[in-house]
Amino acid sequence: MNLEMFRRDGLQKVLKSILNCQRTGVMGLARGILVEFKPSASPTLVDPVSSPSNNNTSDSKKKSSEAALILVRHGESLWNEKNLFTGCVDVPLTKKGVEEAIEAGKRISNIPVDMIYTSALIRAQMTAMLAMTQHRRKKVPIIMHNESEQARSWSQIFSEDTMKQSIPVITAWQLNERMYGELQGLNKQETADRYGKEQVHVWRRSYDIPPPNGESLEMCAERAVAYFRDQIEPQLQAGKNVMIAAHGNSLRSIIMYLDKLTSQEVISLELSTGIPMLYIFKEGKFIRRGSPVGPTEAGVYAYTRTLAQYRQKLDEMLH
Ligand SMILES: O=C(O)[C@H](O)COP(=O)(O)O
Repeated sequence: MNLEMFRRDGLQKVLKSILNCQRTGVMGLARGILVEFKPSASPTLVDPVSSPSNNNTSDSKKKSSEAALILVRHGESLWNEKNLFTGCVDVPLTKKGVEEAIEAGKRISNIPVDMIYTSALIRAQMTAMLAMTQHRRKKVPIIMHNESEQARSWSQIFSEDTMKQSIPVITAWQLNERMYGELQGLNKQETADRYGKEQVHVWRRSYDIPPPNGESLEMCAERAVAYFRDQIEPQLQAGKNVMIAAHGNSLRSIIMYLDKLTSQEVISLELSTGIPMLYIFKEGKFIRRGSPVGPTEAGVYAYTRTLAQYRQKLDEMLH
């Protein structure tokens, strides 16, 4: 097997020819340097530390009894700082937003993360990457590129060990902030002066009334919650610990689903930038274990036994 074969036949074909040569022991070589990706799914990574029961291969197939779900709104963005309606405009974090993302990482540094989902917008992706610089497990978050066959094949990783030290990051437009239509780029105060405070409050915080040519929270929920249910919840059911870095409204709609809030209750839900929230997914149910109201270590996470065991294994592994 040589580089020419890779160039000519592409990785998948070469891998298949290797896997068919089991008797020659090439299989061992294959396992050593190649990790086959299934185009539809992200690579499955199981962190031997993340689920205490996963201390041997036979256990690694067992679904763990619970999984952690971390939600975090992006840190302050440059347009948050200017008090502009942002929506789906793709602006980066401010220096303060960077600091908030790093602080968020400190708060989740002892909580297992096997997969990360972000929106397609840079402020959410920056928040996730910066937060993970603080994680004690020191795994490397890697943005998966599945937008084309070439993107997939050119971003492949050829080492199983390296894969085990990585966390797949899946970006999804469905997790984007609600599209604020003709308000995007307008100053929130000027908009209130122009259209009236009450009208702006209706556009910002009603459930089913969209801003001019924009999305209502209900419309945002239709895409964000559908994506959560179809793509993220199955990973939690498989025992994967997940972090979602997204936006004020796309996360409000997901929390409405998790906490079974009514359209009236969700109106008063506000999320601070860069404050992580923790849920435990257990037996098909979501239990909130921390609130953005109490941004202190104790206030945000009431540890479960599994999380305490994970932290203990981290302590052992790192000392
Ligand atoms: O998109 C924006 O302007 C903010 O991220 C959220 O705005 P809102 O708090 O007014 O919904």
